[in-house]
Amino acid sequence: MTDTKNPGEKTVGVGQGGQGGKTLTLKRPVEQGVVRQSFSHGRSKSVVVEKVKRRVLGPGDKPEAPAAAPAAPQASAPAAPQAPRPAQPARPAQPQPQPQGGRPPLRTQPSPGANLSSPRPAPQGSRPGGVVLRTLTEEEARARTAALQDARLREAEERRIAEEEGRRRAEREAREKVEREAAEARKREEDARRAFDEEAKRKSEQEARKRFGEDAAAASSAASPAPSRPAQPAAAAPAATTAAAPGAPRVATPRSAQMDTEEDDRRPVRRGPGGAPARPAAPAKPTRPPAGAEKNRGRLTVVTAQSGDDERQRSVASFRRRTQRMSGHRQVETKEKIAREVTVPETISIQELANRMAERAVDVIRLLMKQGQMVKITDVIDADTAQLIAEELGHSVRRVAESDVEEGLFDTADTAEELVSRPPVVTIMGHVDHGKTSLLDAIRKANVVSGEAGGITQHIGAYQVTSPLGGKITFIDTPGHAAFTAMRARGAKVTDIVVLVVAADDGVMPQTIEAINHARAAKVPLIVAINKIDKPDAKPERVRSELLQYEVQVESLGGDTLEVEVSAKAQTNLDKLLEAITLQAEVLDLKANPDRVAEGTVIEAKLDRGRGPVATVLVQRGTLHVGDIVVAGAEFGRVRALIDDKGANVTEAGPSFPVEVLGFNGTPEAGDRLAVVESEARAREITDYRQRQKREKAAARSATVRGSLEQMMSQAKTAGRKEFPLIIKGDVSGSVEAIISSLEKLGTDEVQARIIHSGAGGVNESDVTLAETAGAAIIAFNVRANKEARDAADRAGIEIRYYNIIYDLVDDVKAAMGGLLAPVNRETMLGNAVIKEIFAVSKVGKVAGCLVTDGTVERGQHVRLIRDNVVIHEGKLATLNRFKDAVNEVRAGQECGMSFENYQDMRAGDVIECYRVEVVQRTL
Ligand SMILES: Nc1nc2c(ncn2[C@@H]2O[C@H](COP(=O)(O)OP(=O)(O)OP(=O)(O)O)[C@@H](O)[C@H]2O)c(=O)[nH]1
Repeated sequence: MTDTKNPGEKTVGVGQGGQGGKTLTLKRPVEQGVVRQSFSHGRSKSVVVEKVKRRVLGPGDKPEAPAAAPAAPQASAPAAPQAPRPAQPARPAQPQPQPQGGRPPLRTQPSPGANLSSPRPAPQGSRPGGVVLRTLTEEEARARTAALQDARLREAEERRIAEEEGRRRAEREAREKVEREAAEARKREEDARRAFDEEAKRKSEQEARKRFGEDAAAASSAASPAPSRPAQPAAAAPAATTAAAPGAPRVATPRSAQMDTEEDDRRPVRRGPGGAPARPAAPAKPTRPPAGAEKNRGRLTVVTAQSGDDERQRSVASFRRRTQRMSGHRQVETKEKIAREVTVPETISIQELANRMAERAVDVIRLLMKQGQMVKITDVIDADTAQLIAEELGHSVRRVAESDVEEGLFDTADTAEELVSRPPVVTIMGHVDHGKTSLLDAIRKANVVSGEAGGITQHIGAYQVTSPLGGKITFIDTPGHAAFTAMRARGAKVTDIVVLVVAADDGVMPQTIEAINHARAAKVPLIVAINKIDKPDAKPERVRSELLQYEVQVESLGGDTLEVEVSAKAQTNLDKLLEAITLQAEVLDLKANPDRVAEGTVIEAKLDRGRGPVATVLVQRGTLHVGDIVVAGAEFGRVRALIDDKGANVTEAGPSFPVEVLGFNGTPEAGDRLAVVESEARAREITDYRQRQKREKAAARSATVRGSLEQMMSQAKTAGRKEFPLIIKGDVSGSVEAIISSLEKLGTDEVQARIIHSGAGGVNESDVTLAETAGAAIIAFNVRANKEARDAADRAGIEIRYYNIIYDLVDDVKAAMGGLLAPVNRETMLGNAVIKEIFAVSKVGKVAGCLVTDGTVERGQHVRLIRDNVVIHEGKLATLNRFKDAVNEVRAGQECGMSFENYQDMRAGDVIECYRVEVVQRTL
C-alpha cells in the first residue's frame, strides 16, 4: 500500500497493488487513463494516469496552457513522426527534485528509468494496480514547459531546415537537368555544325574542281556564278556583324542560297533548348549556328563569341588558299617541263647535277633522302645514282667517260675570218757542239744590239726577235731533242720550223740524223744552218751532200729545204737565217685567232723560291690575260702576273708570244698544254681527272714494262692502224739495213712495218723519247741501251728488245704483226673411250662407266659424244674418276667414270672422243 503524504493529494490508493484492490475515492472525481511505460532492455509497463479536475495552483500559474501546447502541433502535423519527442526532453527534468533534501520520492514505485509518457502534469489519485503520479511542482512545471518550448522551437527549426534543403535540392536538380539538356543541345548543335561544314567544304572543293575543269574563259566570265564566290566574304562580313541582332536580315549570296536549297534536307534543325527555331530571321545561312545554341554554349568568351565568324572567315580564306594553290599547281603543270639531255660523268656533285638538269639541288637531295641517302649539296655521287635521279626528274642521261671532262678544252675551231698571221715558232736542233746555244745567243744578242727595246734581263726559255723582213720570230730557247720530243709526247705541236744546226767542219752526225727524224715525224719543215763557216776547215758542200743521204735536199741542190751558211761566233748571215725563217713561215701561212680564250704550251716550268710555281708558256691561240683561270697538265691557277721575255710585266699575251705565268697552284711540266677555263670548278674537275690519270699511268707503267710489243699490237688493232712503228738500232749499218729489208718484206695489205728511225750504235735516250712519241717499239740488234736510255724506257714504259740472231728478230716481229690477225682454235686429239654402263650418282647425276680404248682421257678437256657415228654432244668433261678417286688422266686399257658438264643423256655403247683445244695466233 502506497500512501501519499503530500498534503495536496486527495486520493489514497488502498489495496495490495493487485488489480482487485479497492480504490478509495474522496469525493473529487478523477479522469484517469492507462499509459504504457517503456523501459530499457525491452521492458514495459502500463501506468494508470489520473487527472484531477481541480487543483490548487500557485499564483500566476497556468498549468493548462503548456498542456494544450503540445497537443496543438500534434493535431496540426499528424503525419509528423516526431510526436513523442516532447516527452523526451522532460527526462532530464525528472531527477531535479532529488537534490532538494527532505522531499519525498514522487512515486510509490520509484523507477530510475521511468519515463513519463504523458506530457500532462496532472495530479493523479492512486488506483488499484496502477501508479499514482503526484502533482508537478511549479518549478517542475516551468522546467517542463521550458523544455517543451525548446523542443517545439527545435522541431520547428529542423522542419524549416529540412524544407529549405528540400527546396534547394529540387532547385539544384532542376538546374542540373536544364544544364544537362543544354549541354546535349549544344553537343547536337556542334555535331550538326561540323557535319554541315564538312559538307560545305566538300561541296566547295567539288565546285572548285568543276570550275577548273571548265573552260578558262567561262571561268573568268562575270556572268557565271563562279566569280560571285570571291564576293562571298564581303557578303558574309555584314552578316557576321549583325549576327547578334536577332531577326536582322541576312545577306545571302547566290552561292549560299544555292547551297541552302541544296542542303536543306541535310541541314540539321538548329533549335534552342526551348525547341523554337534559333534564328528564324536567317534561315538561309548554313555556316552560322543558331543564336539559341550559342547561348547555351556555356562559358562565353570573346573567342567563342566570334568563333562562328572566324569559322566562316577561315572557311572562305581556306577556300581562297586552296583555289590559289590549285591554280598555282595548275600553273606549274602548265609550265611545260623541259626534259633535258644531261651529261653525266663518272662522278658528279649534287650541285653540278642539279645545274645540268636545271633543277633545284634541294629536290635532288630530297630524292636521295627518299632512297635513304643523306647527302649535302657538295657531295659527289656516282654516275648510276646520278642517272637514277635525272630519270626520276624526267630527263635523259648521256653517260660520258671520265676523259670527257676535257671535252671542248682544246682545238675548238675558228673561222677563217677570225684568223690573223702570227709569228713562227722556231726550235734549234743539232748534234752536240755544233753550236746550237751559240747560234741562239748570237741571234738574241744581235737583235738586242740592233736596238730591241728593253734588254735581256732574264732567261725565260723562249724569246722573240724581229726579222729583218719585218714581223716577229719566236725562238724556243731549249735546244735539243729533249724539249722537242717531250712536247710532242704530250701532244703539243709547238714548233713551226726546226733549224737544223750542222757544223760545217764536222758534217752530219748521229744526232743530226735523229733531229731529222724527229722533225720528220712531227711533220715540221727544216731549215739547215751550216754553222762554223768561219772555220778554215769548214766544208759546207760536204754537209749538203751528206744530208741528201737522209732525204734532206737543200735548195742549192734543187731541193725545197732552205739552207743558210752561218757563223754564230762571227755572227755571220744571222739576218739571212732570220729571213729564211720568215720566208718559210710565209709558206706555212701561220695564222691564229687572237680574240678568243688562250691556249698554249708550257715550254718549261720551275718552282721559284720567291714567286712560287713559274711556267714559261707559249701562247698559241687566243690571248692570255692576267686574271684568267688556267689549266696546264694536272695543275691549275689564276694568272697573277704575266712577264715577257724581257722581264716586263704585261697584261696580256697573244699568239706565239712567250710569257712567264705566275699564279699556278703547282708546277706543271714542260710540254703540258695550257687552256683557259671558265671557272675554278671546271679547272679543278680537269686537274683532278689528270692527276688520277697520272697516278694510274705510273702504276700501270711499272706493271707492264715488258711485253709492250704485244700491247702495242693490240693498240694498233683497236685503233685500226695498219702500221707497225719500229726503231731499229744495230751494231753496224749493214745489219741494220738487212733487218729493215727483211721487215719490209713481212708487210701485207693488212699490216706494214714502219721504220721510224734506224741507225748504227747503242740505244740512247733520244731513241726512247722518239719511240714514246711515235708509239714505236725499239729493236736492238747486237747493241745495248745505255743507262739513261734504260731509265727513260722504264719511265715511259717502252720496251727495248734485244736480238743477236736476225731470224729470231724477224720471227718475233712477224708474230707481233700477225697479232692483228684473228686467232684460230686448234684441236689436238687426246684419246677415245667407250661407255660400258651408266650409273646414277647422287649430287653428281649420271656417270658413264667407260673403257679408254686409245690415247688418254684428261679431266677438264673437251669431249665429243658420238652415237652411231653421229656427234650428239660437244662439251667438257666435268669429272674423271678411277674407282673412287678423282684422277687427272686415264690411259688406254683402263676403266674410269666420267661425267659431262651440263649433259646427262649418255648411253652404253656411246663413244667419247677427248681432245684439247688451243687458241692459235695466226701468223703472217
Ligand atoms: N768557230 C766557231 N765556233 C763556234 C761557232 N759556234 C759555236 N762554236 C763553238 O762550238 C762550241 C760548242 O758550241 P755550243 O753552242 O755550246 O754548241 P751546242 O750545240 O750548244 O752544244 P751542246 O749544248 O753541248 O749541245 C763552243 O765552243 C762554241 O764556241 C761558230 O760559228 N764558229
